[in-house]
Amino acid sequence: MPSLAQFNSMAKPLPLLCRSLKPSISRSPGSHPKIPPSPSLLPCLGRPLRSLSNDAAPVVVAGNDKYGKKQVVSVTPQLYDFILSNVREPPILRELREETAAMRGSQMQVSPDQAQLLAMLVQILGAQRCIEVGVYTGYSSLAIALVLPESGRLVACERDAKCLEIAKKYYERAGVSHKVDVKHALAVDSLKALILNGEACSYDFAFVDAEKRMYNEYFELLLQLVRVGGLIVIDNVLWHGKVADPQVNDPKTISIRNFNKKILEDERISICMVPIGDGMTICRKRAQG
Ligand SMILES: C[S@@+](CC[C@H](N)C(=O)[O-])C[C@H]1O[C@@H](n2cnc3c(N)ncnc32)[C@H](O)[C@@H]1O
Repeated sequence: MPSLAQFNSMAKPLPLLCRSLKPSISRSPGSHPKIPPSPSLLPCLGRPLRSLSNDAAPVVVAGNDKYGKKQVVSVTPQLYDFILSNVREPPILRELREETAAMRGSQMQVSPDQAQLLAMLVQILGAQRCIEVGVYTGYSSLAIALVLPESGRLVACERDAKCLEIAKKYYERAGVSHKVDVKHALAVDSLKALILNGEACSYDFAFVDAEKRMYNEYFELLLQLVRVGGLIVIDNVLWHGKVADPQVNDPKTISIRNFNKKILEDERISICMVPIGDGMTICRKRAQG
């Protein structure tokens, strides 16, 4: 594991950094578990990037004239720690994160800054009706449920019963169980059932964080369920940076790459890709002209 100084010296030849930096972060006890600095967070915009400043400052300039000489911040371990130290994580979410940290698959959980963004979007929308696809132990769903009004409802879709037991325990402890409608089934089946139940165009917000090769199916079903002006947020759109590397062509990477291309061209939505965590794209459903 490189020290911060080593990390930054590695960071100087940025084309090399973009290809060689494997996720690795020093984790002090009690520090946040998810999303080490990823190559995906580095601005690999075409030609070489150059460091603007000294070793401690993670500011680089894109060397591609097409994008102008943009200053882009690369997320070093030090900067990521700073970002997380500026997250207001409710104690109950922290407890859930810490309980989950020892479990298999804990790296799947969204990071505290991602959860905060989801909660912020739900609040900005004034959302009443939400859907989550991929609950795991409930971190992101709890973050959403905590900010929903008392009359709000979150449909939480998950296929794994053991994970759901933990999620339900935390919904109880947080006093939000009455807002969460857990669907223990394959997510596609749960979403189709909502449509058959006449719930199309009735949801304000959806978050997608389950099987990567199913993203297109989830998206098409959710686009039916979300109202005009509602949001669909997709996680892992940068897929550890692999989407930007033409030499990586495993099925999940190809699937996410194709999905990103599809929604970029999809006139039914407005989109915004945000390099937070493993990358999230926020899609807003447009009125059909
Ligand atoms: C990345 S994790 C979700 C993490 C969660 N959003 C959080 O922040 O803690 C993905 C979850 O999706 C679930 N999953 C995968 N495929 C699914 C499917 N077809 N239907 C329902 N759940 C699925 C997995 O069991 C896993 O718990």
